[in-house]
Amino acid sequence: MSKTNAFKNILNSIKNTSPLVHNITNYVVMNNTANALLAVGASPVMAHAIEEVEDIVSISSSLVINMGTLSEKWIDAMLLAAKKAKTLNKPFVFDPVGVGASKYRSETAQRIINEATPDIIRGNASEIMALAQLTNSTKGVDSTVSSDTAVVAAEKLSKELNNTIVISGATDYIVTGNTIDEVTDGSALMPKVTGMGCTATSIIGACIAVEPNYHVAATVGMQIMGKAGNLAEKSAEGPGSFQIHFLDVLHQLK
Ligand SMILES: Nc1ncnc2c1ncn2[C@@H]1O[C@H](COP(=O)(O)OP(=O)(O)OP(=O)(O)O)[C@@H](O)[C@H]1O
Ligand SMILES: Cc1ncsc1CCO
Ligand SMILES: [Mg+2]
Repeated sequence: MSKTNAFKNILNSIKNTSPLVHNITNYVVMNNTANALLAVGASPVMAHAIEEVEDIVSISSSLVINMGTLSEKWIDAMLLAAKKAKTLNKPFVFDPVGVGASKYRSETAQRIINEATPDIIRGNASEIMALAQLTNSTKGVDSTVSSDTAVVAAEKLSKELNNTIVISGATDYIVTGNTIDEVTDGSALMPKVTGMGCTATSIIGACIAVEPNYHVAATVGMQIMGKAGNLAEKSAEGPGSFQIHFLDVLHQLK
């Protein structure tokens, strides 16, 4: 399948089938993420209660776990959901927000990866380097280094975990073993809006719901983000209006 075909096919499949994407995500971005999933044509559900996560995984087409605002009960729910997804062969995408910034975040990310290996992990350069235990350049949730710096870490991780690693940044890298794809679209306003990375992870969640090839799904997910970012920037006056335009162009993407 050519790259243009993959983009069109995945976008059309999302719009035609409106896959249910289960998100266990952080308080900061819940609303942005749900709106982005709706705009692209998917159907979001945000559910983190331990009492229901297994049921929600069972009816969903994919699972997205984002550890942006952690606490003990949420970690239990994340592990339960991730294991259920593995048991049912549902694709599972992980966003290790701020891994490396605290011992708690690093231990939690390792636990999730050890107990239920994600099919795709998407993080910024600092996060991917911290996960690969190469260096710790994490300040908080934003990266302190450019995405190219983390390609070696992503290759190492991808080979260890036998999955796909996405490094976001001015250039996005999608890494599966020795296969590396790049996406250079996007906007410098994107890192000025909170949760664009979290949105990218959930859009990948929508793509993996309709496309079984992890690498292709992750690449198209980042292409969708990049194209929408390019178009939104044209009519944006700053981060505030960018956010609104981003949802509009996401909805109009063909
Ligand atoms: N300088 C840039 N130019 C173009 N696009 C960018 C730039 N920086 C980030 N992006 C895009 O913004 C999106 C989010 O990536 P980023 O690396 O900022 O995520 P993040 O740090 O995890 O964000 P957050 O934690 O706030 O969700 C990606 O789609 C990425 O391609
Ligand atoms: C700012 C912030 N803090 C925890 S999660 C989050 C959203 C972007 O990752
Ligand atoms: Mg992030």
